[in-house]
Amino acid sequence: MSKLQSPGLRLKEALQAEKPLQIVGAINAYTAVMAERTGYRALYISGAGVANASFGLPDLGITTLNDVLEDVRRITSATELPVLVDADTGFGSAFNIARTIRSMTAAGAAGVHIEDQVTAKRCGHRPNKAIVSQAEMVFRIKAAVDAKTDPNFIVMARTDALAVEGEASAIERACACVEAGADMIFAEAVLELEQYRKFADAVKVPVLANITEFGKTPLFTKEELGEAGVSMVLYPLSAFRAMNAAALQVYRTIRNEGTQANAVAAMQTRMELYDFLQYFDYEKKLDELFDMEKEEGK
Ligand SMILES: C[C@](O)(C(=O)O)[C@H](CC(=O)O)C(=O)O
Ligand SMILES: [Mg+2]
Repeated sequence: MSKLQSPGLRLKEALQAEKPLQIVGAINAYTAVMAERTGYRALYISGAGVANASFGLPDLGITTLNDVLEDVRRITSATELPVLVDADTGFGSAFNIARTIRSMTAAGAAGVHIEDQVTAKRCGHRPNKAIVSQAEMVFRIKAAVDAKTDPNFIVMARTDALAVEGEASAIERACACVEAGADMIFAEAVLELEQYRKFADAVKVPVLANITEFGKTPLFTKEELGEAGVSMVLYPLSAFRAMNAAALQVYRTIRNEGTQANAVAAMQTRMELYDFLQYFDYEKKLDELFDMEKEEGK
């Protein structure tokens, strides 16, 4: 897969190559490098992740388009993999959504998902979510699709309606979004495998299952999800949650014990870090350039 190809097309190719396609969240450029080297075919930039990790804020629609774009540029610069980006509610009305699509494309994203929550959104797995009307959601999707500058850029419609209005309404919304041009569907906070099957059969476009931890959806396996008709399995914050627990442990150890000695075993070594970053190739290049200078200076 060449980076010269459209990122949207690369995501579509990944979907062909792996069924269901596992998509992992990368909280920053370095974890994107590690995920790529581990063999994943697609990455995710989580809205919660940008808010939590980059700004120390909760996932309540506080971050802006530019906040997310900054992370998208950093991550797409560091990886060859196609990146799906969480665009929350699209960051405004029709013209703002158009700007979101154009800016995300320019930043190298393969696609975005836009959801039907109200602007003052919440995490999809928390209570008291509120959603806009189906007509308003269809309007969001139409605005997004109309703004595509790359026909392969992916507009994924996320519906949070299951928890608010129930299964029939959520499936109806998903179908209306596909009718409006959505390329894929993100069914949020699904409770049973059978519900994924119903979504997949009804929408006839690829369906994503969000297998986030400590949420409403059980930790279904990719085999179970594949059998239920799911095309993409998302692990948005798994590595981030583990990194946070590890960091906290290290901070506590150093504070309590006056040395990090007991925490070193849990750390990635300098050599492992350098290996992922191809540090030695860079160093060799620098040596070559430096030698050239010495030659020229003779
Ligand atoms: C997928 C999600 O939108 C995200 O921002 O990563 C979140 C994940 C989470 O809070 O666990 C969501 O499901 O709303
Ligand atoms: Mg989100």
